[in-house]
Amino acid sequence: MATINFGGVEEQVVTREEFPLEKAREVLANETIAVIGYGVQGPGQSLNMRDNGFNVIVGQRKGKTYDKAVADGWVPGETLFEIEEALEKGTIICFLLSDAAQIELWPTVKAALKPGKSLYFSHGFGVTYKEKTGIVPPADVDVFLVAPKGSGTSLRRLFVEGKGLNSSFAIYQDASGNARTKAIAMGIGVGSGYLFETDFYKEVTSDLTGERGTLMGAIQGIFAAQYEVLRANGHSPSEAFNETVEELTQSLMPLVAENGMDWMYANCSTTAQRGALDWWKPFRDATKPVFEQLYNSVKTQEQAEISITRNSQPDYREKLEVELAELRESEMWQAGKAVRSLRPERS
Ligand SMILES: NC(=O)C1=CN([C@@H]2O[C@H](COP(=O)(O)OP(=O)(O)OC[C@H]3O[C@@H](n4cnc5c(N)ncnc54)[C@H](O)[C@@H]3O)[C@@H](O)[C@H]2O)C=CC1
Ligand SMILES: CC(=O)[C@](C)(O)C(=O)O
Ligand SMILES: [Mg+2]
Ligand SMILES: [Mg+2]
Repeated sequence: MATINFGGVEEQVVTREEFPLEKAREVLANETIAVIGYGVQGPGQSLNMRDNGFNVIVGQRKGKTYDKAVADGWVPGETLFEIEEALEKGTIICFLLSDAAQIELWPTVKAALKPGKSLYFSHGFGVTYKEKTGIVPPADVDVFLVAPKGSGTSLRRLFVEGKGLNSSFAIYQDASGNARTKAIAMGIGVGSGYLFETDFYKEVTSDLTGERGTLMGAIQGIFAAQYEVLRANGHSPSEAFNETVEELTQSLMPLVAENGMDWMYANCSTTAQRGALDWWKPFRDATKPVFEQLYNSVKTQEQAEISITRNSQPDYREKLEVELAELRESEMWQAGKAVRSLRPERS
């Protein structure tokens, strides 16, 4: 573990320098890693591990995603199986179905968890909300998680570019005495940048907050609010979209990613800096009560309940698609589509 000072707080993290890929390969040399589910995290993690030289198989029910796995080079009967068969062959079971689907498949997974096997998650959800999910692992298996802090799509793209996403890891149950080393080796194997340690409860609580908050929910809400105000005051869609989204994603966020908020500010006009410095606190104060409400709703398990009930309905995919289409077809994102088509690199 390396001790790193995060803004005045010292934390222990695992880096690729101290836990190199060769070490991860050694730790997992005798394991068959079965990735169950080939949705978003499944492809990212399994392909990265395969390219990193691990012994990986995929378990996926037949259908469109199974065909995608074949197209990605997984070979039926050799490295690609029906879920039950992959569960049988795997020694580390990566449970990468959607959190709601994990409930339905749990009895099958549990039956395959022979003593000595490991159960791997990428979210603390199933185990933390065990009263709702029924996911209670047998005592004689290791249970741990590695949660990449980003989409499986980015996990794969960054890996291909020689970069990586950071991940958290956590141990829920250490039956073998070696769970921690295995978890870290998996974290390195899936292509993480650095790994920070957490527990299942903290992982799911922060993750549900983040995705409902600044990462996905709040950001769309703030975009929509500003766009609507600009449009109501006679600005064109082109102007409103550029001043709300395009400039942020194309110009300013890359600067924040590179060197922090003050660096982005420093690369803007003094006029902009004056305004931004005056306005960020009112925005913080206006939204903080909503974030507190959100955190509380996660803590009371209301968010877990909603997620399970809504995503367990047989027609949940169709219903999600209707809501996604509503976003896609809104004027703001239709304007965005036109703006994207005009990016110079695309013409
Ligand atoms: N999407 C992401 O990038 C991230 C996901 N995670 C976590 O990783 C885990 C996997 O999430 P995703 O990749 O988003 O999952 P997903 O929603 O893409 O679904 C994964 C797979 O589940 C299969 N599936 C769905 N219902 C099924 C059922 N009843 N029986 C059998 N298979 C079924 C689908 O065919 C699909 O291959 C979750 O715990 C999630 O919270 C963590 C970090 C980011
Ligand atoms: C991509 C990610 O880490 C999220 C937003 O938490 C998720 O997809 O659940
Ligand atoms: Mg999440
Ligand atoms: Mg997340």
